[in-house]
Amino acid sequence: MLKAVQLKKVFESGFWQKKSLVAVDGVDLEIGRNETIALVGESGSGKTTLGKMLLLLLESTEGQIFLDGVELTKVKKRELQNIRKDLQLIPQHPEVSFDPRWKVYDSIVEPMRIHRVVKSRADEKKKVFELLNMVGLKEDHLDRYPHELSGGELQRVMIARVLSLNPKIIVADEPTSMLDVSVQAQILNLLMNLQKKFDLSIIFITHDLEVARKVSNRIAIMYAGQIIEMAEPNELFNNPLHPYTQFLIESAELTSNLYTFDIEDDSNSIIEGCRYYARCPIRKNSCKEQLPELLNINSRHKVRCLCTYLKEGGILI
Ligand SMILES: Nc1ncnc2c1ncn2[C@@H]1O[C@H](COP(=O)(O)OP(=O)(O)OP(=O)(O)O)[C@@H](O)[C@H]1O
Repeated sequence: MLKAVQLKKVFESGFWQKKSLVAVDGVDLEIGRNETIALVGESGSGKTTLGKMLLLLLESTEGQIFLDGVELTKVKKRELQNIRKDLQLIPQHPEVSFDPRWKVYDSIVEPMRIHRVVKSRADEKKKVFELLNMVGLKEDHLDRYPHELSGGELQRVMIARVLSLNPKIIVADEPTSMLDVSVQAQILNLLMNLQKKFDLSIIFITHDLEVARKVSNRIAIMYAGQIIEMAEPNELFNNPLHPYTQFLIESAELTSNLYTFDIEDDSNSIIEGCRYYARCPIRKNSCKEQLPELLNINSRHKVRCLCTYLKEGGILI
C-alpha cells in the first residue's frame, strides 16, 4: 500500500557555520492495509521527520514513496491535492493545529470543505454528528473553543477531523504522550477500534515500547535516522537482536519508559560505518568502516548489525 524506498532527509543547520545533519538515512519501509507499524527510538532519531516525509509534509532529499503503486515523489503538485487527503497526521499537540478562534464544529468541517467531500450543509452536519459519535464526543462539544476542551477531548476532535477525509494512511505522532495514563488508554483503544472500521494503515510514533507493543503489528526501532531492527512485537521482545534494541528493552523494564541518552555525540552526522559504533558493547573494528544493511534474519525479523549476522548464522557471508 505505502512503500518508501531509500528515503533520506538532510537538513542544513548551524547558525555561524553551516553543517549537514542527516535526519533520515536510507529508510525502506512498507506498510499494508489495516496494519500498524510503530516507529520507536530516542529523541532525535528521525521518527517525526520520516513520518512527515511519508505524508509529503516534508520534501525528501532522496528516495521514493509509492502509494498503491503510484510514485508520489513524481506526481505534479496540482494532482497531489487529491492524494493528500489519503495521508493524514495526528500530531502530538493537537492544540496547535486548531485555530483558537474557531469553534469545534468549524475545525471539524474545514478539511471536508477544502477537499469537497460533502455536497451540502445538511450532508456536512450529518457527517459531523456521525464523526462525533464515533470518537465519543457530545453535541455540546461542537459549540466550544479549543481551550474549553481537555487534552483527551481535543485529541478526539483531531481524530474526528482526520477521519472526516476517509484517509488511507495515518501517521500518529506520539498522540497520547501529553495525556494522563487513563486517558491515554481510552485514546489508544479508540484509535485501534477506528482502524478496523476504516481499514486504516497507521504509522505510530512513540517513545514508549509498551505502547508500541500494544498497538502495533510490527515495531521498527530507529537509531540515528536508520531502522536498525524490525519485527513483530512478540518476536522483538522475546528475541531482540541489535544491542540497541536490547538496551531499550532493558531500560524500559527498569523505568517503564524509554531512557534517553544525553545526545552530545555525532550519531546524526555523516560517518562511514555503523551509526551505533560509539555506544555499542559488542562492536568490532570492522563495524567502524562498514555500514551494515538491514537484513532478514528470518521472514519476520530484520536487523542492521554485522555482529548479529555472524552470531545468527552468517547470512552475510
Ligand atoms: N527543520 C529542521 N531543520 C533542521 N534540523 C531539523 C529539522 N527538523 C528536525 N531536525 C533535526 O533532525 C533530527 C531528527 O529530528 P526528529 O524530530 O525527526 O526526531 P524524533 O525522533 O522525532 O525526535 P522526538 O522524539 O524528540 O520528536 C534532529 O536532530 C532534529 O534536530
